[in-house]
Amino acid sequence: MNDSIIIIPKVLPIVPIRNKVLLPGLALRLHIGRKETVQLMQRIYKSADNKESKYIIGCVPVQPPHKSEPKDTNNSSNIPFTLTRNVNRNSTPKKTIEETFNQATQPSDLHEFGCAARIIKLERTVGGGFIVVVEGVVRIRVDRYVLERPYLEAEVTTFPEISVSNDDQELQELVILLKSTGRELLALLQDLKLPTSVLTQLQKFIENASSGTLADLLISTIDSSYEEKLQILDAHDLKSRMSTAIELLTKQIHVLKISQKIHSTVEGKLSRKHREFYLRQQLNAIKEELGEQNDSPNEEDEITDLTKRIQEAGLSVEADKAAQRELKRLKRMHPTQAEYQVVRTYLEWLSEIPWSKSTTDILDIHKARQQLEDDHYGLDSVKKRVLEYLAVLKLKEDLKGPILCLLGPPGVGKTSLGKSIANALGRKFHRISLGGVRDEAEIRGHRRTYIGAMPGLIAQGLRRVGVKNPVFLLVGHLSNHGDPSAALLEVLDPEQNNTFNDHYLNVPLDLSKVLFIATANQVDTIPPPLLDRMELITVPGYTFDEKINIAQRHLLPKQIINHGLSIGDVKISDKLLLKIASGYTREAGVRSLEREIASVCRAKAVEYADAKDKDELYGYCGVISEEGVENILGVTKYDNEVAERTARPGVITGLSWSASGSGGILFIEATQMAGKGNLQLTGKLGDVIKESATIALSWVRSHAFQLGITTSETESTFFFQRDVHIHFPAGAVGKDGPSAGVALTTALVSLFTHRRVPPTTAMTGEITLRGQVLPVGGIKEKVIAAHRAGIKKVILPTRNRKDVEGDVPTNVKNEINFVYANSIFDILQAAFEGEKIWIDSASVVEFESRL
Ligand SMILES: Nc1ncnc2c1ncn2[C@@H]1O[C@H](COP(=O)(O)OP(=O)(O)OP(=O)(O)O)[C@@H](O)[C@H]1O
Repeated sequence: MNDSIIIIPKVLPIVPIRNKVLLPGLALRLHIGRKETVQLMQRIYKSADNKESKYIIGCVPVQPPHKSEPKDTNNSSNIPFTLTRNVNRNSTPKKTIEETFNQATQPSDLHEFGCAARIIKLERTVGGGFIVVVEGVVRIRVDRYVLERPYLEAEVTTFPEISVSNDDQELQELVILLKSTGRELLALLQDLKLPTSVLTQLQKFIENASSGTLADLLISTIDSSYEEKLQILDAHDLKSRMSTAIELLTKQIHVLKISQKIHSTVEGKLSRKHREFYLRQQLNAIKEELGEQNDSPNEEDEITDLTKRIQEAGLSVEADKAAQRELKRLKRMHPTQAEYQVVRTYLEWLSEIPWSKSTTDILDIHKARQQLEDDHYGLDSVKKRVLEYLAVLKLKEDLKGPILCLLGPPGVGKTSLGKSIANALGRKFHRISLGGVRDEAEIRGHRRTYIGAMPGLIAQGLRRVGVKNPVFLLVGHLSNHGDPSAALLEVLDPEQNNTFNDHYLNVPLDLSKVLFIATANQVDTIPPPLLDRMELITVPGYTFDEKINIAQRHLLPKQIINHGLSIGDVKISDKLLLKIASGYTREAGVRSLEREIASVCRAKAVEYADAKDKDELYGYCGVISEEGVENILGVTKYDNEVAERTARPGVITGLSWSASGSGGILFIEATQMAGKGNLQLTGKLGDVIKESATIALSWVRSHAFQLGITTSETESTFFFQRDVHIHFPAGAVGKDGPSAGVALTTALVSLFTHRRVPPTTAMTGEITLRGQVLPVGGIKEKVIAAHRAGIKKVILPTRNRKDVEGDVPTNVKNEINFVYANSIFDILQAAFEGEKIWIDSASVVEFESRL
């Protein structure tokens, strides 16, 4: 059992169960066949990504039939073993479900109490249903059904187990009585010669389990009726549960004693064959209760079923050949042979790959535009580029073209853009994460000769979506390491991906109808040959203004609905959203912002539910106050970095940018000490940035006299008697590129001349040895990041003016003072607030000529 804390939501999807009762701590295997519950399971299956255990459902028994109706005597009890009776395998619960396949369960058919359960296993069955293994977590009472279609959902109250207090004499006595009754039952079972492992397990439970759980467990162990089990389920009060359990156990012990007596007289007469039959029946029952039953009792049925599925799957010629060959082999094998399962799994895979199924494309540019607009705020240039791409797709009617690659920092909406594109085209969407893929086999599958071989991510994705023309979003590091990129090259190359070879399937797969979209955080992690086949669309980071709009229009409504509230139940003003975005998040995208908004909604959901419980909804107010934000989210995590700083000689605010489009500010610190003229650089720097530092120092040294650092042009002692150390904080993050040149030079001038540059002034630009300032990239992202950090003045190379005028959002432009520079002297003048700290002398020319 999983010991981690499981949070039970207030509203749970409800799965009606017939003739069975699930109790906390116990497992139950359910065959899901009814339409509405199948829909629920499909939703869980689709979104689960093999993490079913996160899903909590409410298992509520169907009311027992009216007393006059015949009682189902073949119901199986739920756990962990059925000890005292023969289970008739021919009347499996499946039958019960199938009988009621088309008949929707009404809330009025259901019992009041049930059990919240964790899904621990979820499998599809051949007939389109599911087999689900659930583990009971806590008793629940259904207070109100909030949804009836497509499946039931209800508001529930939970009854967690409480520990027995030492002061409660009556309860203490009940515990002792329950345990001793349990031991008596155990002793009887020992006489029945049950497997020792089962008995030891039961003994452990009797000694260690908490009293409430023990009562549940013992009742599920004995041959109690459906009504009796319901009685135990309803007994959320510990005392009444234990009394009922003791009563039922005593009755069972009595029955056992009598049947043992009969058994011992009959046993001598049982033939070996009968005895084996009897034991096998018991073994099957135990396995079924443990959810370990293999549902393949009849291999003939299975082969017929597989043959049918293969016929229906419309296999390609090669795949069909392989399937027929393997089917022949399968027929010759015995199901107990290990190879049998391998071949069967292979054939299942072949039958589930969508060889011929596809969705019809909707190539309506107007609709696509609408979809993109509805789903995303801003991102105008990205939307425009995507629409152009779709228009070409429509006109050319094939996908042979460059693969779109959305490039940008985390949380800027790349994945959700991919989803919108799929929606607009009417295609299915599947996300394939390439993070951590190190091996070609993960993409291409393992050859079947390996034990546990599986198809690769591409074939798995196709099976999951069930059509041959989905949108596949390839996310993450398109690793440069050896083979995976070679396999990806084949996947993404329209010229050869119609015969993609998955090693496991070992027949050519046609990927030419799949629309691949890649997303990446950094361009430099994409191997050049892959990059060559891609068309990069940069999704930049957002300004605060854009974030507030995104939050107000998309994130907040989404989170309100996700938390079971209605629009209007939570209201956050723009001012507070700005506070949340700037005080609690530091990111180019909006993912953390969405998380913080979710926290606010969660807190309001509790408040709302509380008010509702107390019938005081009139007093509930959805408007969040500034104080409310602090109460919910705590004190602000980030303060304005720049405002905190005081100006110091040698410290300059620079602007950084990563190829992913996330900009940022960084503080360059320079200091000097007695030494021998060495330059030391720290902060995980690349070669280019180190060279920039050397250039900066050389330029300062060569202009030392002019800048007033040395007293004469020829003085050489100044620099030879001191060491200079330059550090780029955030030492763990690698930095490179030439764009810190001007900031480095200014830092050194500031250090040697003891002049300060205000921390609200930031700069970027490359310098040459002659002091010229050259343009750099990423201006838009840098400026937006500077604005986010509270920078007031940005000094840039003159040749970057067009970037500011063309790309930077107007509100940012209005709030920042831009100064453009041609030479380092222009930079210094702007940095030192217009003060000209150097002397214009002919010697400059003379000095330069000597260089
Ligand atoms: N412009 C936007 N308009 C509306 N919602 C947005 C916008 N940008 C991002 N979002 C929302 O922000 C969340 C995170 O976006 P998404 O998961 O698409 O990020 P991503 O760029 O794919 O991140 P990663 O690189 O980490 O995968 C989603 O809920 C998305 O809907």
